[in-house]
Amino acid sequence: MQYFTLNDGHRIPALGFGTYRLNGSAGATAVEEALQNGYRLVDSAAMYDNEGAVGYAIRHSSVPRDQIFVTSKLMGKNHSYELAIKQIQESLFRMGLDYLDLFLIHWPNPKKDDYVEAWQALIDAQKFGLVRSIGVSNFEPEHLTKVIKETGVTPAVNQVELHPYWSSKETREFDQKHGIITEAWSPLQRGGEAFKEQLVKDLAEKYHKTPAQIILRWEHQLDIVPIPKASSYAHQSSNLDIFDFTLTDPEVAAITALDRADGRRLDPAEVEG
Ligand SMILES: NC(=O)C1=CN([C@@H]2O[C@H](COP(=O)(O)OP(=O)(O)OC[C@H]3O[C@@H](n4cnc5c(N)ncnc54)[C@H](OP(=O)(O)O)[C@@H]3O)[C@@H](O)[C@H]2O)C=CC1
Ligand SMILES: O=C(O)C(=O)[C@@H](O)[C@H](O)C(=O)CO
Repeated sequence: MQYFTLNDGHRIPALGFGTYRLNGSAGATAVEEALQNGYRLVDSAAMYDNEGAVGYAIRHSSVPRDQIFVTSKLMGKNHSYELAIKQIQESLFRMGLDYLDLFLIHWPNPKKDDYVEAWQALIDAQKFGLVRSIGVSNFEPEHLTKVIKETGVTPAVNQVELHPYWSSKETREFDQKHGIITEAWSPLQRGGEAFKEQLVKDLAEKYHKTPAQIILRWEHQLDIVPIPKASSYAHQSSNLDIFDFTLTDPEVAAITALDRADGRRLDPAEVEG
């Protein structure tokens, strides 16, 4: 596994495993298999109702805890300082872990406008040793600017929607300029239309790879950390196999040009999550 270094000095795996809709014992099995397959980053959230299953898989894995980068996220209803600290304690308890590697504010909920208070709680949770690194998710440049200006602490990670139809250019560039690692959620556009793009199919044929591998490699070459979810062992393992080929710069630019004005599924200005 390759790694990037975060702005707080910790390391993050260059590719992770998404767990949305992996619940209960089947979810735990999928996470255990992903760890066996070689994944070292597991992305969960209180909203997914699977912190128990994810924690179980991590605790029962033959991979040592200190080699696994575990993420969870704060729910929108818990943005007040006190509720945020309580949720982090509860997330740790459900997972059966002593610390999390990364904890994110899941959505900014800008209409409620309480994300700076939530961010202050994450800053303190890091000081208390509950979490190693702290970051945000679905934050646009205006939200990032506000938390940085009001607390002086820059998030280590911003996890956003990012795939060939929505390359999050403005946010990616802001993140890069401020030393924030961008993670891509729905990096495979949930196995949707992007797989059928002629460009993606042609590149898959050229490099003897699958459309999913071409898209994940494109994200890797943009210095993004994709976190694909896959319930099947076959998809899990092929999604990891992207480190033995390189797209040319024009090929990277051509995939980036598939971006569409209506390519985004969820707008952070509207979602209350
Ligand atoms: N911060 C946020 O707001 C959000 C975070 N996330 C995080 O990002 C993760 C990934 O995003 P997600 O929305 O799940 O979507 P993904 O883009 O990861 O796509 C997952 C879908 O693609 C299929 N798939 C996976 N690999 C392949 C492959 N090689 N070939 C064909 N199909 C494949 C999976 O099928 P199968 O399972 O059958 O293998 C599944 O249906 C989530 O699980 C979650 O952890 C997601 C959304 C929002
Ligand atoms: O999966 C997540 O992290 C979410 O934030 C959800 O909103 C999810 O992606 C979803 O699709 C809800 O429709």
